[in-house]
Amino acid sequence: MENIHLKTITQDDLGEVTLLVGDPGRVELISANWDESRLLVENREFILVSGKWKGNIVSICSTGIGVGSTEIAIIELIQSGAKKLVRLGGCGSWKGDIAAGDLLMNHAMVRDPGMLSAYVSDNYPAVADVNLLQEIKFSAIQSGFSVHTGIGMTTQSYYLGQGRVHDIPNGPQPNDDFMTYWQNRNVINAEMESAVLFLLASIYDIPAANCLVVHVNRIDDQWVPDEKYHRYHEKAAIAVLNACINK
Ligand SMILES: O=P(O)(O)O[C@H]1O[C@H](CO)[C@@H](O)[C@H]1O
Ligand SMILES: O=c1cc[nH]c(=O)[nH]1
Repeated sequence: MENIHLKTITQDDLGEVTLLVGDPGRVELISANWDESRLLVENREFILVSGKWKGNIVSICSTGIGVGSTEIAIIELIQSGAKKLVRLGGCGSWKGDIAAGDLLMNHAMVRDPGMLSAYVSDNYPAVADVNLLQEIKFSAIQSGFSVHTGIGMTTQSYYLGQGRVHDIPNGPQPNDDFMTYWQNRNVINAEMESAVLFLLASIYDIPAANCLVVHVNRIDDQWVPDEKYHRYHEKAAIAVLNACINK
């Protein structure tokens, strides 16, 4: 089937694993460390590069932020032959002892009601491939990261939907109990794409996982400085690729 957004990929272009990043700028940051790289698509928020890592063909594609653009990227990548997908993204930690700069992997995501209900009803779980998760976790620990696992939350809204205040005059403000409710049920982080990946990959029956750099700890509002944040993404990408090609 011809792609509407990732127009210029062919069935032979994608490697053993395709990394998914929200930020288009992260594609160049990460693929610059590969032995070879080739730009395949540059359209709107979607930048797709394939190249070689330790002799193996691997790929990386940006999804943009949120459900809509991520659904497009994932559907078009899978119909172009993507075999394995790992979201290498950022998230906010909702737990005091998961620090900014740590790595976090989710085996399951809470999601907003109705998210992707065009594909499947809300009682279908948004879950990672457990074997892939374990392999990446092992590789990331070996590379020196503190790695946490647990249930996360994928939201459709960054501000109110993640319990942040905004300045809409007389607008709805976050309910103080929102984060507490989920923290009390051991939800450890929030971001905006992983559930889309987990749902679609499960429906297509291809392995998928996430590997998230904690950008901010929401308890103490500690952010990773930009330069360090980029270095952590580069290092996390290497750990993910090593896990995915050592098979
Ligand atoms: O850094 P990325 O991968 O985009 O991930 C996180 O950052 C964005 C919000 O700033 C959302 O996309 C969220 O999921
Ligand atoms: O708190 C955060 C940080 C990064 N990305 C999110 O979606 N939320």
